[in-house]
Parts: sequence; structure tokens; C-alpha cells
Amino acid sequence: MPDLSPAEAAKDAAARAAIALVQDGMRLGLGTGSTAVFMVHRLAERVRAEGLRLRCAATSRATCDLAESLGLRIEELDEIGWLDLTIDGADEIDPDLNLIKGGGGAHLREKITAAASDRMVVVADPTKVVEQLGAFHLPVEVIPFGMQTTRTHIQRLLDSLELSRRPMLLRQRDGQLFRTDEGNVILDLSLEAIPECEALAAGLSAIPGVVEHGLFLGMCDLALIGSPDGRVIEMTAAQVAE
Ligand SMILES: O=C[C@H](O)[C@H](O)[C@H](O)COP(=O)(O)O
Repeated sequence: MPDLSPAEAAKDAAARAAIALVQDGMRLGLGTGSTAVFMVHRLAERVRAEGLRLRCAATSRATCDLAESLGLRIEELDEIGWLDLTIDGADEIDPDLNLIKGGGGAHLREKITAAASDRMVVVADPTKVVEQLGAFHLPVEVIPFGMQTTRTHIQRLLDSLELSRRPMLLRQRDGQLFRTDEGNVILDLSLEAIPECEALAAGLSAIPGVVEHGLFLGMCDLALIGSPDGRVIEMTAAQVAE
């Protein structure tokens, strides 16, 4: 790899540690985002060097394109059926390994993929580790049809849970309405803190028009937190061990 900034070196360290978990014959889910980019590069390196036989599914078009450009063969998740391991990034990680994901708008496919995996491993730099989820905006993917009424339902839910009244933002990218790989749009919720993640997750999931939210509760088995100096801390639920 070319010279890496400290932040990139931390992501790469986490990525290398995660790819060390990959074994010949595995069925893998490949996550999305800037940390996942390092993971895909490191995976491709190992496949080239060791001739690993893997079956890989991607969680986004971007990851699929990158992986294929590096010589990895990507299959549809349904062609593979079930995965041994999914490696993905996260926007926030709490001490119980609950996550906020979807900063890149890929959380729907990421959640489907993680849910179809025996194991989900998150790769991240130390800025992602938090005591409580919610400082990062919570992405909610919604169907464009009836979006304003869906938004009203979400606001009522936030009010009932006494969560922030700061306006939710319809995600834009490069001055255009952001569309997910599924053609939906994203509302980003500014909550500051989410004391009751389960209640919010359940409430959001019950709203017609909400396709998926970025709370990943109880899905992550291990988080690998890289440091710029190459060290990696392993986080398992409610316990941190170096
Ligand atoms: O939608 C994007 C994904 O959930 C990413 O895995 C998440 O946003 C973390 O991305 P990054 O590694 O770029 O911080």
C-alpha cells in the first residue's frame, strides 16, 4: 500500500486483522465503506498469494465493483445461500457491540448480509468506539412513495420516546437526492444520544415506508479496532481485551 495517513493506517490494521480470520473454503460477506475498502484490498492480496478458494457476496455495488476490479469473484447472496463470516465497517460501536451503520447508505444490504452470516466482524478505527450510540446521525432508508407521511410517523415516534426534535435530513450527495442501491432515499436522524436502542429500533421497523434503519443490535460478534501504529484491539460484547 502507498503511504497511509494515521487514520488510514488504523483502518488498514483492523482490515488486516479481520482478513487473518479468513480460511480456505469460507463463504464471505464483504462490507461497504472506507474501512471495508482496505479489507477488500487485503482479502484480494491473500487470495492472490495463497490461492484461497472463497465464495464472496458484496453489500453494495461499490464493494462489488472494487472486489471485481481486484480479481475477486462476487456472487449474489442468494446464490451462496448462507455465509460463514461478514466483515464490515461501522459508524459507531458501543460497549455491547451494538452499532450504527449506514453512513454510506448501504445498511440495508449490509444488515441482510450480516443476518445471513454465522459471524459478523466489524473493522474500525478508534474514533468509532463510543459509550452510547447516537452522536452519529441515524440513517433510515425509506421508500420514496409517501415519504412525507413516513417522516411524520418517524417524528411522532421520536417524540414519544422523548428523543431529539432536531430536524431529520433527507440525504443529499453532490447536490442531488441520494438514492440507495435499492433506489430508496435516506432520512438522517440527529438524535445526539439513543438511551433505548431497542425501543427505537422496534418503533422504526413498525412504520410503513421504513425499509431499514442503521441500528445493528446484537448482530456483531467481534470488533477489531486498529491503531495508526498497527496494533489492534479486539472488542467482544461488554468486554475489551488487547
Ligand atoms: O453505509 C455504509 C456502511 O454502513 C459503512 O460500513 C459505515 O458507514 C462505515 O464506513 P467507514 O468505514 O467509511 O467509516
